[in-house]
Amino acid sequence: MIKINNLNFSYGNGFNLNIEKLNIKAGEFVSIIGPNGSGKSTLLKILSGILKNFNGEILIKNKNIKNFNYKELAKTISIVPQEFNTIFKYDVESIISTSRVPYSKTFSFFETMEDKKIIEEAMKKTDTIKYKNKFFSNLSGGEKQRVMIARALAQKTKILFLDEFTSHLDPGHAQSLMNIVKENTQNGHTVVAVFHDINLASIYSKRLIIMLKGNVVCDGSPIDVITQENIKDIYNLDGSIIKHPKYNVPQIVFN
Ligand SMILES: Nc1ncnc2c1ncn2[C@@H]1O[C@H](COP(=O)(O)OP(=O)(O)OP(=O)(O)O)[C@@H](O)[C@H]1O
Repeated sequence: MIKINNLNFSYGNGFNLNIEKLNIKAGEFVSIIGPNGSGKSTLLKILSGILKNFNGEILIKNKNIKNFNYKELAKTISIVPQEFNTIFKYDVESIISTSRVPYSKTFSFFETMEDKKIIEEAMKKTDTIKYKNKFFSNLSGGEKQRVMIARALAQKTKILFLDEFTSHLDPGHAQSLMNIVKENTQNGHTVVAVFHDINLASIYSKRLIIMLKGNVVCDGSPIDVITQENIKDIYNLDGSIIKHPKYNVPQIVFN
């Protein structure tokens, strides 16, 4: 579904991202973890077509990302970015409805009955329907995050990129949205999610990637990746690793 070959990117300020080879299959739920500034968001921005000035090759469904037009890319990939605070001065429903623009057959956008149904379903799933007439800018951080997730879900893409999408969510909403995202992968959707919550990543993803200084330094199952050595060396974290009582996957507790 996603193939990276010899990827190299630089902002021109000393930070370099280098990934020789990385393949992500359809239906995978891959979590990317790593310390601040290691290049996780940069990678998602490159993979979603936001940052275009890179060397190397990115294939999405075997087609070079540089050969996608705007509509085609927007029908293939959706992203929940890490920051979205100042972007929108509209009501929630209007913001979510922008996700349907790529599907519009006319030059101006008129919602079809199907669009309306998809938007409503996304609002119900994310528990945002109660805010539909509120201004986005007047919502709390977690409420905004749920609206952005609704917008990505309503975009109905086969690939979903999530950048710390649970960071503002209360535990109940975090769990229910993780379950929704996981459900999507069972329908063949591909999810690549950046997390600082390693425990959540360990429960929900069969594959974890650690980034450090612009490189992929670990790629494997939670049990292979979340090791005592890695948490000390990569995060400089004084923690212990215990087993999740239900799923048997590693979980980190602070010492
Ligand atoms: N627009 C930009 N212009 C210049 N440098 C940038 C820009 N965005 C990010 N950087 C730098 O690139 C590096 C990687 O940033 P990135 O946001 O990808 O890291 P991250 O792993 O997602 O970090 P975090 O966990 O803190 O969100 C950092 O050193 C950052 O300062």
